[in-house]
Amino acid sequence: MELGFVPSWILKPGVDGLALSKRVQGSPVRFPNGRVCGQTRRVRRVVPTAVEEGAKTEQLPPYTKTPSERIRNFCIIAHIDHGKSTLADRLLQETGTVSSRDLKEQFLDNMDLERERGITIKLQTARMNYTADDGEHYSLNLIDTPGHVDFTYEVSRSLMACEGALLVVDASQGVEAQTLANVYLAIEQDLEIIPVLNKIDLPGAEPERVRREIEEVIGLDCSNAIMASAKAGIGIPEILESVVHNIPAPKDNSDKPLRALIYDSYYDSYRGVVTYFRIFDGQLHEGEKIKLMATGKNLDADEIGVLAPKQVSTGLLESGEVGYLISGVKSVEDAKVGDTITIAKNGAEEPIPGFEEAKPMVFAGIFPIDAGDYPALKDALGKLKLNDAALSYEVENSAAMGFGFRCGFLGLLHMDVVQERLEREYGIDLITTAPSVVYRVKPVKGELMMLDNPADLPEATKREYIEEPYVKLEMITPEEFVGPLMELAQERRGNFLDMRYLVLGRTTLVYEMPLAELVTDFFDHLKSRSKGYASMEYSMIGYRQDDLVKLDVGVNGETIDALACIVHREKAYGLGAELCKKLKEIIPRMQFKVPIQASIGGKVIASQHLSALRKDVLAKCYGGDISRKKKLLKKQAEGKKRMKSVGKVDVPQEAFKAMLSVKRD
Ligand SMILES: Nc1nc2c(ncn2[C@@H]2O[C@H](COP(=O)(O)OP(=O)(O)OP(=O)(O)O)[C@@H](O)[C@H]2O)c(=O)[nH]1
Repeated sequence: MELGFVPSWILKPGVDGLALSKRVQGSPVRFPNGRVCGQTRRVRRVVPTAVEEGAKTEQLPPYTKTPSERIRNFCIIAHIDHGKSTLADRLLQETGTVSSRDLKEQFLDNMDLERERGITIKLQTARMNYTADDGEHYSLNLIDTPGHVDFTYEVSRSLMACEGALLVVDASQGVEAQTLANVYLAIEQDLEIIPVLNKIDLPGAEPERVRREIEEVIGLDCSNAIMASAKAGIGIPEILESVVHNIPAPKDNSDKPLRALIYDSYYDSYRGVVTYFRIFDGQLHEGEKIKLMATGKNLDADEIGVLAPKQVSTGLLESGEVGYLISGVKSVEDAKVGDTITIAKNGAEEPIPGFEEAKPMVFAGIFPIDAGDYPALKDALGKLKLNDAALSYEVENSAAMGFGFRCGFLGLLHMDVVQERLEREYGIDLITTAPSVVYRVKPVKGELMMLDNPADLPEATKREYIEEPYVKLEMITPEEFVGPLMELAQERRGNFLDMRYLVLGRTTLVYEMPLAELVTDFFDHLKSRSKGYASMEYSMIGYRQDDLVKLDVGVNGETIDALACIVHREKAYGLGAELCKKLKEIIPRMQFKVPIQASIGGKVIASQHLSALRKDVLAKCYGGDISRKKKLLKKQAEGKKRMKSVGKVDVPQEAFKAMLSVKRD
């Protein structure tokens, strides 16, 4: 074994992970920590930070494969909690990409909110250098995919950037709804799928049965499935070898004009928008003039490089590679996921197919509690939008609530995240109205219109019909909860489509259902009626006409437009009565009598009364304990903080969400 030293001229300090500033001729070298670097045609390699000047190296045999033959682009598909992040960490550790010391708990999920909620929202990519058993040195790009139904489009774009996927299934749980949805997306993209049965260290693991289940349900050959435990470090080398041998290398299309797919982008306040992309054809040089084909924007490729996993500039990226680009874009809206990057002059003629604008599915009004916070809210939404192309907002002027914004979200999780960030990061107290889907309404005069705010629905005499969005819903549940879940689906106007038995005593139920019934509290009910064991997934299937009406709510004689909702006529009476009852519990009593009424087209269908009360919070505080009095007054003030004054009545935030929690059967 020949030993050499790292010459000082190949090290360029100043970036995390030192980049080679000159090309290294001849064979690759291995550093004492196992990492390999060396010349590969024109692409510069990266030396890890741990390597110091003068460190001893081992001379390796020359490469026999071309650069693109040594690339593997893959992702991990898994249901929530089946161990995707733990496995990703293990792979990073095993390949020495991130040292155990640096390996913060779950490197790939690094947004605060994600960590708290234990879900992946933003994508991350990590490049790993790996010397396989065949002696070749590979670049393995692990592209993370978001794990929630709200982000299906992002999932499909990141899958498109890959040639293969690890399908991670918890061997003690089996296939779940989300596993199915994402694996079908991967099959559609023609990805090579490697089944990994995770958590085999658990006493309840039944890898053989789960293997059969994957074969039967998904139709995937599992004879080579890898038995693994991401937690205990079992099967990790086998996974890496399988990635190298089973996932195809990207096609070498270096001779064609540049086409690169943007699969993720985020806003950095210092460097502007950073886009992550995968090159399908041609190559991209730093400094080149480029064009985004969907938006038609011309830009300069100011900096390009690899994600190792921190960004390391390389000056050039070629066909098959994955990397990042900084190009002076100020908002992610100008560098959308799914767009194609090409060269500004004589670039590709056809973009990579499949680009879609992110379409908000769920809308809600967001109003500042204090009207004076309106400019701050506008500013905060603008800032969030820089980093979130899917978020839409426009000014809404509500008679009851004053000025605020009508915001569009991909789904309920997306809505919660935005609301929480506005409150937490920007310190604005908000009232959010109940979420609504987008209806299609045909007015008597005029064209079909899209309607995302129930308050804007034309009167019954001025409209011909209303159509609402429908989804196909797939639930997977242990058999004992089939009854309660079928009941739940029926209550929510679901039409039964199919039922299949899986292994481990589980069943899959398929329904079609109005999206409006799902975006309320369906998921919470699914979880509570199945003791947390059921999972669900849905996809849009189109619009259907139904007998829908607007339910108006009035408090103290004033109609509160922000409480209006569109519901099925048959359910309107029951819902109206429940809603009034609920609002009676939520709205604090005033010094006068307050009527609460629900109506359809001006006809009252349910009502309740709040009796008058003079609320003296200090009444029970006899004696002269001043600190106790202060405490009670403070508590009362805090209670008031999240209320909106409508006429003479204070309406608390919960009232606007009351529709979500009323009994809907
Ligand atoms: N016993 C055991 N536990 C594991 C294994 N892999 C992961 N876990 C645990 O399972 C839980 C979920 O793992 P994660 O890696 O966060 O799951 P995930 O799929 O990334 O979840 P999302 O980010 O929500 O999609 C954690 O508590 C892990 O410690 C394993 O092989 N064996």
